[in-house]
Amino acid sequence: MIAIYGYRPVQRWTYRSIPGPPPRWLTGNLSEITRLSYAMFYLKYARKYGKVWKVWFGSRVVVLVMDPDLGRLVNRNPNRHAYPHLGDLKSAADNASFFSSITTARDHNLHRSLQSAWQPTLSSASLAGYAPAMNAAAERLVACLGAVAAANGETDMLARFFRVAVDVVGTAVFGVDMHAQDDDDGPAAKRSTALVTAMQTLMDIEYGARSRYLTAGALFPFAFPLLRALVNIFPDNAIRRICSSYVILRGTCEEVLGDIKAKLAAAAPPASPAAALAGAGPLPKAAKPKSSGAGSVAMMPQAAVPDGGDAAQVPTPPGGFIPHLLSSAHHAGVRGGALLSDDEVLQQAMSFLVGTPESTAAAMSFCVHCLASHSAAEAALLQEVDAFGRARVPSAEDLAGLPYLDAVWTEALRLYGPGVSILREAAHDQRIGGHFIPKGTALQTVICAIHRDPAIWPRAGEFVPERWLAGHAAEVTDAQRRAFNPWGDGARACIGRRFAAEEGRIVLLRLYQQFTFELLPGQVPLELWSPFSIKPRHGLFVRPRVRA
Ligand code: HEM
Repeated sequence: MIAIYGYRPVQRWTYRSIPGPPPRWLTGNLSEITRLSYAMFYLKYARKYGKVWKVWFGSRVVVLVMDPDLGRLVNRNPNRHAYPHLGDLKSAADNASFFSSITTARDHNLHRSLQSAWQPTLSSASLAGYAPAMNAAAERLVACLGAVAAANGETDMLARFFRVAVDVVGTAVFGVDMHAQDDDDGPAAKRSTALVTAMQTLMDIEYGARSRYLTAGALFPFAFPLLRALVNIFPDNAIRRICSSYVILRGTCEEVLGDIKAKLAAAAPPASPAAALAGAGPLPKAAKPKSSGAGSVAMMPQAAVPDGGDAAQVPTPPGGFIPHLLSSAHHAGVRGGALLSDDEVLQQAMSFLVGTPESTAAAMSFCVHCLASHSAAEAALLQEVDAFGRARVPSAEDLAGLPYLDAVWTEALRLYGPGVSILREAAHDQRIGGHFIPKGTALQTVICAIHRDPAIWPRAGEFVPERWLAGHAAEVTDAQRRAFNPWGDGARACIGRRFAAEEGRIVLLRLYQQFTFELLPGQVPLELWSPFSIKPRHGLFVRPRVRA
């Protein structure tokens, strides 16, 4: 039985028309995926098996789509496919709260309800208010780099950007100073270092599947109840580290939530919790979220996808995310339209804190890498920065007047977009690229392969920011624009895209007002790695040079 199970004859038969790298007995393609990291594995075979091919994550088949048009069919499925995850291995009670976060919610209606709760915080009106916090975090970075440059030292920009992004989430979103960039030995700095390490551990180990339990879960999904019991009795090192990191992350968010609730309780009867906390004037009454309607598990049209959330135009003041969530209600069909529970609010806060700095930091690092290795692009950017003003502090609106900076950001996202793929679960039986895909199949539109496909992009592997400049000879075509999808697509597309773009561009602008960067030996070509999102494998090591 074990021998037959390892060959998975039923699944092989079901997906027989779809090509792919030959699977090994029992482990499928898992060992090669783990060795290369999954984005690198996809890129290795991207053009060998055509537009639709399959891989075996242990006993699970995942169908990969390498074509933007076919990808749109995949992305219309409303739910994200979930791999075996720490959340799966935890007790039923913990599971319930783990899957209450916007990123992990499996129920379509719950997800839409949470999406509505997040949207105001990421609307244009709210984003404009975050620029001062982003500038402040950038100024701390400039000060740190000034000290490094004065000593002719070198530094890891990936690690620095990660800390910038943590500080931005702290001040812009939670309204607290995370002290992530403090480089003294004080208690605040120690706590922030513990938090940063915990966040990185969670992203690296959990998704890198270095725990034997997670690997076993991928090979024997039916054994989850047994694994769940074993994991608590005989945790391996990876599980121990994941759990202690989770405790630190949760503890930080619980503390923030507790402080905010105490301040709200102490405030005089507020016009709205967010306004009371931020000391702002009364906010307009929150827009009542639209009901998703009972039983609307059907596929969601792409038009309904938020692009960062302007559906509800009520601005959240800086630091107002949690107070806003505390006063947000679910859609009528979800949990009886009740207010979000404290635990749901906590899960959203944890999601924001753990999920967003990694990809934003990676995107900023890739921009620095591309500029440092392309002197013409760097010179063009410096010219734009100088015309803007070397000492001028940018607002969110100013960014619209910096097209080359935007082109650098966008082209770096094309070449090195941290989001590897768009994960979906087939909501019903369907055909993709002529292949039959049964309901429940894990599907992925592989963004990194589409973004580097020479059939779509001229000079696909080169960094050419000019292709994003309006009117330039190299300007992208409509088809190329449609193939560009670093934020995902469909109902579960990235809700923080504009937040990330604002932060990334403000920080880069502030850096290039003061510095250029020299890559240390070994940084070209950059080794990529994707335990979760794509990032430089060993960091990005540079020597900052103060501009004359
Ligand atoms: C450069 C930085 C970022 C990149 C490349 C990125 C990319 C992505 C991608 C590819 C997805 C999956 C989309 C899909 O399945 O269709 C995603 C989801 C998500 N992103 Fe981002 N993201 C970035 C930064 C951020 C930031 C700063 C935030 C927070 C404000 C954020 C919040 C989210 C959330 C909440 C989801 C899950 C959405 C859902 O399931 O409905 N992201 N992101």
